[in-house]
Parts: sequence; structure tokens; C-alpha cells
Amino acid sequence: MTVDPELVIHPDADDLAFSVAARLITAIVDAQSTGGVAHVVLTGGRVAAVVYRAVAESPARVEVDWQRVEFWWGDERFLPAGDPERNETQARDAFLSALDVDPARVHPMPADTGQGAEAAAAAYAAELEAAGSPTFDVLMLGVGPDGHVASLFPGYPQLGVTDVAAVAVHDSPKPPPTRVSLTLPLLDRAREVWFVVSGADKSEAVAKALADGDVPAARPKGENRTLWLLDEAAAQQVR
Ligand SMILES: O=C1O[C@H](COP(=O)(O)O)[C@@H](O)[C@H](O)[C@H]1O
Repeated sequence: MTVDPELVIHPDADDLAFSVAARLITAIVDAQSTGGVAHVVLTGGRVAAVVYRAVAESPARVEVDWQRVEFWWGDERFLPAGDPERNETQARDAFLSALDVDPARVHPMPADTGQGAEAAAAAYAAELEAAGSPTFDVLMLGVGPDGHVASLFPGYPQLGVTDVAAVAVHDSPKPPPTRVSLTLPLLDRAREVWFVVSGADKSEAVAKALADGDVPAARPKGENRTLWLLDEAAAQQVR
């Protein structure tokens, strides 16, 4: 089942981040309620860091069994381990290091060790397969001003790749130039897809995506739910 996107608009970026943090905690508790493991796909970018800090600081975080959460990433900036620009580093610093997570259930995309981004993408696809090719419970995505999601950029060939789970991206229009990204079929393999977007610079891309325009952000859809979680600035061209 794929349903129409739902829109939730928050007054500002801080409200957005706190609301997404609360939603994420609730979604993980729900996913774990039958005794299973929750699979969450993290994003990078400016609002994501605020969301993650809000999760770490939320009193409700104690309701989650963090040992039973599998963390994946939608994309990664292909840089050496620990580089502050890596989405992994951002998430570890902002919340994973503060929570009682099982290190074996944290699945960052490989860092640049000289193996090349293609090998890194293949390794990540293999890691997903080894984990049983899970359907993600929540997959979060930021949106760039150009409408990119994960590291799938407008006009780039990776948008058309459907036969592998993860791809290398070269010459990215946004630094750093080399990245690894899940492909569209994987971005669709989630019960809930959440676009988390703040800022007026994203408002045109948001409006285009919601009008089913020709931007990557128009493509991913959750199996049960597709949520657009915006602040007023990002939503200004929607209404
Ligand atoms: O580089 C990236 O950018 C997007 C959006 O980030 P933002 O700072 O403009 O919000 C992000 O979704 C992606 O994961 C990241 O690699």
C-alpha cells in the first residue's frame, strides 16, 4: 500500500526538530512493541543534527530499548572515518554515543580507506543483504535546495539504478564530491518515509516534490505512510 503524502508544518526549525524527535521515539517504541527489532534509516544535514540531539535529551528516550534498534544510513559523504563531515560522525556525536545502542546494530556506510566508493557501496549492499534485506520501520530524508534526497542528485544516473541497493556517486554538486547512496528501491523499502526539511532555501524543492515534479524528492514513498515534516519557511511555497 502506498498512500498520499501527509504534510505537517511546524512554526520553526526547533519545533520541527523536537516534534520529529518525539515521533521517532514513539515510532521505535511501536516497532518494538511486538518484541522485535526496529530498523531506522538516518539522514545527514543541518536539521538532522538538531533532531538527534533532541532525541538524546528527551526524557522519553528511556521508553526505547536502544539495544533493539538497527541503525542504517540513507547516504554518506565518502570521507575517512571520524571526519566531521561524515553523516555517521554527526549522528554518533549528536545521539548514538549518548544512548545505550548495540554497536553491532549500528551500520554506517564504509569510510574512505582507499578502497573506492564503488567497493564501499557494494559492501553496504552486502551488509543489508546479510541482515536479511530488512524493511525499514522509519526512513528519514533531508532534501537539498536542488531537490536531492540521500545522495541522489537531479539528472544524475544513480537515480535510474534499480538493480543494486547502494551506489557510488562522483562529482556531487554538493561537497564532498564522492558519496555513497541507497538507491530509490531501497528508499521505498520503508513502512514510513519521513522528509524532514527546514529553511526557505528548500521551499521551491519541497513545493515541486509535493506537486510530483521532476525532482528526486518526489520519488520515495513509504509503504504505509509518507510524511513531509516541515517548518513554515520550507512550506512557504506549498500553500
Ligand atoms: O549532503 C547531504 O545533504 C542533505 C540535505 O542536507 P541539509 O544540510 O541541506 O539539510 C542530506 O539529506 C544528506 O543526507 C546529506 O548527505
